[in-house]
Amino acid sequence: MKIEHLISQIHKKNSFLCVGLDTDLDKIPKHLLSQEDPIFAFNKSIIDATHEYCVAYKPNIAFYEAYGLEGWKSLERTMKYLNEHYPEMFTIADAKRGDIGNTSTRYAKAFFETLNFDSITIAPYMGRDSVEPFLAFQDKHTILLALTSNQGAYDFQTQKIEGQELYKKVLEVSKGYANAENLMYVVGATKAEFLKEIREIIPEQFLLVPGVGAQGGSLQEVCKYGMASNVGLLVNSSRGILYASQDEDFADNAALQAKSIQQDMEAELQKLNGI
Ligand SMILES: O=c1ccn([C@@H]2O[C@H](COP(=O)(O)O)[C@@H](O)[C@H]2O)c(=O)[nH]1
Repeated sequence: MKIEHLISQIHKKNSFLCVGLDTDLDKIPKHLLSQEDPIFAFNKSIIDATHEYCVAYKPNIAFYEAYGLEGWKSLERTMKYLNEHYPEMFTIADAKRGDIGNTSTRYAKAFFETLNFDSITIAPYMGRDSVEPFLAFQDKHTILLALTSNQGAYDFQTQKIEGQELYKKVLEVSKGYANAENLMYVVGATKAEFLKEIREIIPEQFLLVPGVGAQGGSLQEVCKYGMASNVGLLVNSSRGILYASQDEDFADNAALQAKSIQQDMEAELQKLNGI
């Protein structure tokens, strides 16, 4: 998907919400467990209920790999369903991959071609030759982990090397990679106060921002410091939407949660547009 298409969807829907599909058989409503593919049945209901309030879906691959071959089939069915019924949706494989170039190319083929995701999250630790194979795919997007939402982010990401924090080095250095226009970055909503300085390095690049909802990050703070003239934000919520109810009314409650976030986003977009 071209970035212009994503931006036009954001303005059309007044939303930059990404719904995280972190589907956990221990948390989905019990009545779905008798279905042939309970993970897909849950995802389909969530997608049908929330699609009007969001512009992206982000399956976290761990939740599918945890169930082996059956989990992978559920992921394939979910992607096929999204591509056939909601082709306008931006899709993110939250896989956090990255390896020597030869191997990264295979990961890129798996997620961009076989599963037809629009984007994938990548750990930057192995450097340029581990990231550029993903960037070589046209109209596909590589989302580098910059400053993550968890507490452990302070172990390495905020430590200084030669006077500069590691996450800033990731931003600066990756700007020089081949096809860097295909880069986006992960910045946790729990680190909103860092976004002002991040925007000085990457003023317009899109950010995937997880950590509102269950992790306690503030949408308003993220927008205050991180919104760019092209919006430049995809804010994710997974558990806060998926498990708003664990009863038969789960999809309706997921829709209510997604709608509530979308309405807050609409108010933020009105500020951007000076309304
Ligand atoms: O820094 C990061 C990077 C990725 N994530 C992922 O996002 C979702 C968040 O789920 P919630 O239930 O809304 O907390 C999940 O898939 C994480 O693995 C992140 O949280 N922080």
